[in-house]
Amino acid sequence: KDVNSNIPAIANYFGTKGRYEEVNPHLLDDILSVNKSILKPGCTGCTAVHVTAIIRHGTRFPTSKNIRRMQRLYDLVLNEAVATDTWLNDIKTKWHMWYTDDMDGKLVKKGRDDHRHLAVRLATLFPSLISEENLRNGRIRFITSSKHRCVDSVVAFQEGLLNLWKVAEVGLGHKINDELMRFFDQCQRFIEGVENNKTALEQVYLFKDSAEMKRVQMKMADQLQVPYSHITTDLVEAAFFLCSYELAIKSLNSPWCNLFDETDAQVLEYKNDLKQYWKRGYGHDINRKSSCTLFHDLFNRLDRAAHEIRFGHVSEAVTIQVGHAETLLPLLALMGFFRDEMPLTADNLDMQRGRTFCTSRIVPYAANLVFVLYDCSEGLRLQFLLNEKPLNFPNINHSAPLYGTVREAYGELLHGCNFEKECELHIPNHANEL
Ligand SMILES: O=P(O)(O)O[C@@H]1[C@@H](OP(=O)(O)O)[C@H](OP(=O)(O)O)[C@H](O)[C@H](OP(=O)(O)O)[C@H]1OP(=O)(O)O
Repeated sequence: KDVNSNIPAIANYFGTKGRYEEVNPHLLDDILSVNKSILKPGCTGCTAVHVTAIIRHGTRFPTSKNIRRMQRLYDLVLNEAVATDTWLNDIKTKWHMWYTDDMDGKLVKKGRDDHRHLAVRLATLFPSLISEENLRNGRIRFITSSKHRCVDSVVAFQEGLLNLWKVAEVGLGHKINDELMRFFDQCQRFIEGVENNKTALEQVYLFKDSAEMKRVQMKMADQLQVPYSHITTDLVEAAFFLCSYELAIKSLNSPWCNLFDETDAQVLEYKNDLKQYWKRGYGHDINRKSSCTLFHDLFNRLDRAAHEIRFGHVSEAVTIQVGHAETLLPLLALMGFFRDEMPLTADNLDMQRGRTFCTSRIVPYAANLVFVLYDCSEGLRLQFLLNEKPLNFPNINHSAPLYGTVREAYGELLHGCNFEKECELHIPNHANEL
């Protein structure tokens, strides 16, 4: 059966609820395929000596907040919608609400597979580092956020490696470290200024009220033949989530997807990007700065490897760190990736159609940032891969620049970016001073 036949036409617009396969469609044909040619740093005599991978957990159930919204939508469709189309009749007669409150963001089977398969692909890309020998010698470290979906992902990643090498007996451990992987929970300035401050997400609320959103709401009400006032933006989003979750969890092209065409999906994608931009991205400075500890942790490890390689042995060959979209996005923003010239605002969807800050491309489930340190004849080099594809560091025109060049580019952050200082509370006058 054609693997693409079950994919809704709007699957590329699901933002943080998107599948990894939409970002790397070749995996639909072969989930273990890797392209080793991306690793050539374009220089002579290079050996990879250290890899750090910062990975989002795999596919998960919706959070209970969104499950409740889906239930409300389902009840409305059952009780009020008039089914003139087959798909709507299918929702009313064949589909049933199978999501329950207790699923609350837990990792699903597909999510475990995401990590098992990623582990195998990374081991194929870096066989000398992600190796059975290094695993046995404790040269591969695993760190995770305390959330069940992250812990379960790290365990699945380890299972992937153990199955690959057909090893049964190695008891693998992991360290839970929320200071590193859930820094946003510990940054008071972020919590008070953004998380608990509705004005910080003003652009998201304004967009919910925009003409673009209204059009999607009215179209949905027309399709269901219910009064316009009954279709809130929350319910529109619930339907969009249903379409995305049925694909991500069950690989289904759900009847719920019929409620949206590509233009609608672009509107809802922008709504999600606005949330991510103002809560985790460039919208407020503290979003990025809250990741200072993770940034320093990464460079400390690279520095240590750079130092040790002079004596011929890197003690920590590989570090696998598992966290959330809100772990990866602030770090990417701190490091200057995906910065658009103009901020994302409620009134500039049209201008932002070509934006680089597009979470459907950046942080699907199992999204990963991989930093590879190479020992080359002309010195140490660092390559960055996002979702297994090379990405140049901002303003550095080389796919694997000298490590010293990268350190220089981030000099200001390396000498500053102090979590305690950035995150201590002082009440700003305006949200945009955050
Ligand atoms: O799915 P949602 O809208 O409930 O948002 C999730 C958050 O729930 P909340 O909004 O705080 O109730 C959720 O927060 P909690 O872990 O429940 O505190 C996560 O931040 C989640 O990100 P990820 O999937 O773990 O990478 C968030 O998902 P994304 O915004 O990354 O899709």
